[in-house]
Amino acid sequence: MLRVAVPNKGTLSEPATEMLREAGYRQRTESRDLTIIDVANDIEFFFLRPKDIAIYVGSGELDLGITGRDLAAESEAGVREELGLGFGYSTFRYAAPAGDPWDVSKLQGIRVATAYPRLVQQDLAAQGVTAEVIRLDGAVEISIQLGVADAIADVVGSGRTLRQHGLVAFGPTICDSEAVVIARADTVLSKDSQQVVNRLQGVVFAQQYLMLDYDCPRSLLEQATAITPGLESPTVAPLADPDWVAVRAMVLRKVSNPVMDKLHDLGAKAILASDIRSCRL
Ligand SMILES: Nc1ncnc2c1ncn2[C@@H]1O[C@H](COP(=O)(O)OP(=O)(O)OP(=O)(O)O)[C@@H](O)[C@H]1O
Ligand SMILES: O=P(O)(O)OC[C@H]1O[C@H](OP(=O)(O)OP(=O)(O)O)[C@H](O)[C@@H]1O
Ligand SMILES: [Mg+2]
Repeated sequence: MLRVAVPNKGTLSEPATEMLREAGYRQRTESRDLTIIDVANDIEFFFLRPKDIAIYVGSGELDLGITGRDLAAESEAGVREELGLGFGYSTFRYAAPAGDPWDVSKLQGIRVATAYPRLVQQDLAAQGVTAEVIRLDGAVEISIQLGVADAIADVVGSGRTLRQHGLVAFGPTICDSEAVVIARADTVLSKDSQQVVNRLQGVVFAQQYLMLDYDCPRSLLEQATAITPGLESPTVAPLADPDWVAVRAMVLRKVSNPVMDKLHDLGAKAILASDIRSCRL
């Protein structure tokens, strides 16, 4: 039976569970449950702290896990990223009180609080800076105000928490993160593990793409398919009127409106966008 780790709390927990459900896997209904067996798919899911997941997967106890890229890097647990899941986007940044012009060299000799001490030590070393890294578990943004640090390195999502505490981010991004599927670095994925990754990939693609259908004068087909090249190549079907064709192509959801505008301006008609539930490419 395959053993898969899912975040039990925090930002990634709900979307990870939702995505697994969408991929056809049984998930817990009781938030205190730590395991659940999906008999139909022969998988046991373990609901663990997101920070610990890379440790279980890196040690080989569990086959796959969903966690944050930043947490996986911090764990130094010997895991490999199999798939980005398209949620839990964040950056990991240095930040300090607004007003002063900060840069990384100014961290020399001062106190930097963080819940990700290894990432920070590594980054400081790479930048040739020596600072005192203060390890905290969370709510790091308040630590300067409370006098235990002079600067911080923390996860930034919307940036609201930094602003609320009068802090500004500075320096290059230490880590660009999103939720990822991880496996042990030194092993080849089993067929069963690969199937889980493929199913999740299908859901990620389905969330990122729309299916676009439109009718187009045959004379404009080349220009229209240049606007919607699809993944491989668009489907083109004849219509009853020999001067017109029907075109079907996948387009990235985030550009679908400008793409539809361009098709409309070109002379395409009956332009329809529909959701894709899941897919295998
Ligand atoms: N505000 C946010 N926006 C986007 N991603 C976030 C945000 N906060 C945390 N994350 C991401 O979620 C992952 C886990 O962080 P999270 O804060 O959920 O767990 P935790 O700090 O271990 O748990 P908790 O906050 O419950 O103590 C990390 O990869 C992090 O980058
Ligand atoms: O940029 P924002 O959208 O404001 O989000 C960033 C905040 O969210 C996370 O905190 P979380 O809620 O996980 O609490 P924690 O600090 O206790 O982990 C992160 O550690 C930041 O504090
Ligand atoms: Mg947190």
